[in-house]
Amino acid sequence: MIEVRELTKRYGDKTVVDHLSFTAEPGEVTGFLGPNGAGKSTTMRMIVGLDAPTGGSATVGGKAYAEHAAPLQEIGTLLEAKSVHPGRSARGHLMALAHTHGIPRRRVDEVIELAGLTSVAGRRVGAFSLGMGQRLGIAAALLGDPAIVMLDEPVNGLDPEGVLWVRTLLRELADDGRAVMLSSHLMSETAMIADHLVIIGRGRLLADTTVDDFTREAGGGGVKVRTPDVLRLRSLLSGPDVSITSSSPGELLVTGREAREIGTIAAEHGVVLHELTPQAVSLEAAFMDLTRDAVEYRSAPAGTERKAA
Ligand SMILES: Nc1ncnc2c1ncn2[C@@H]1O[C@H](COP(=O)(O)OP(=O)(O)OP(=O)(O)O)[C@@H](O)[C@H]1O
Repeated sequence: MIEVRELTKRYGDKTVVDHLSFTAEPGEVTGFLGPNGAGKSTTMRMIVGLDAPTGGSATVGGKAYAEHAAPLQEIGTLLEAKSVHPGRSARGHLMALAHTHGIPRRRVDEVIELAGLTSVAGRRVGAFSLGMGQRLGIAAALLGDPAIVMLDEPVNGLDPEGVLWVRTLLRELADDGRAVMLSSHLMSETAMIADHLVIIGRGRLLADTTVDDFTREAGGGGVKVRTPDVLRLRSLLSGPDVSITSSSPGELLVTGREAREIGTIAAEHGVVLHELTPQAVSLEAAFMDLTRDAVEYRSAPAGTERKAA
């Protein structure tokens, strides 16, 4: 488990992490979300002792990172600023790490295979694509078979197959009982991976919730339905907690009923559906709503970046 209590970091007179408290529990994937500059990397760096907190504490498995005799076996991390010697092969890099941490050689081959790097394990890391570098970083994080895995933007630079691989891998790691934490600034991507969400803005906690609750509150279960029989479907779906609006002919936005329920009712009454789409996009909108006041950089109308007031 990762436990963060009242964690605070100041650089000069700027507070970048502000009395932040949350936990990342075993058996769960915790999505750590926030806009650019929210303080995610700084928090993660403090968790593994790379930055010293100005106040508060962070523990992994009940102790400060530095107090662990074999930290790589306790927590595996992928942080953005990783230093890999470009002249070394992927296998050479992992071997060196394993050697200095008393990890057996066969574990290196295991993580190479797990990360899908077998065919390029002998290649110089300097020639790796961004995606291959991410896979190598994840392989290194798993080297010590840690109880806790913490990854900063792990899907950055990965192609769709790579994103799916990360998603499946993190799910498996959590299902095995590990505490998994990943940072991202992409709400919809994170919602597909995580169980638990910790959302921050300007270093402060904005929400500590589950993906299910966030989704329910964000979308209210909105489902877009297209049918040639709008009037009939409307009357079949109506009910006390159901709201149905129509933005164009043949199209309804239904809240208060799930897609599965709508599909079943339509089928039972022989109503043809041309589309049945849960409105996942509202997740991103809810995230932007929540973090609006906490965005440090946003596009000005002319497209130039400026500091928000
Ligand atoms: N060493 C430092 N000195 C001064 N300010 C810093 C330092 N490191 C980070 N910051 C500032 O702290 C704030 C938080 O940065 P951090 O990298 O933790 O955010 P983040 O949420 O990880 O952002 P991103 O999604 O862009 O990676 C930023 O305003 C950044 O400029």
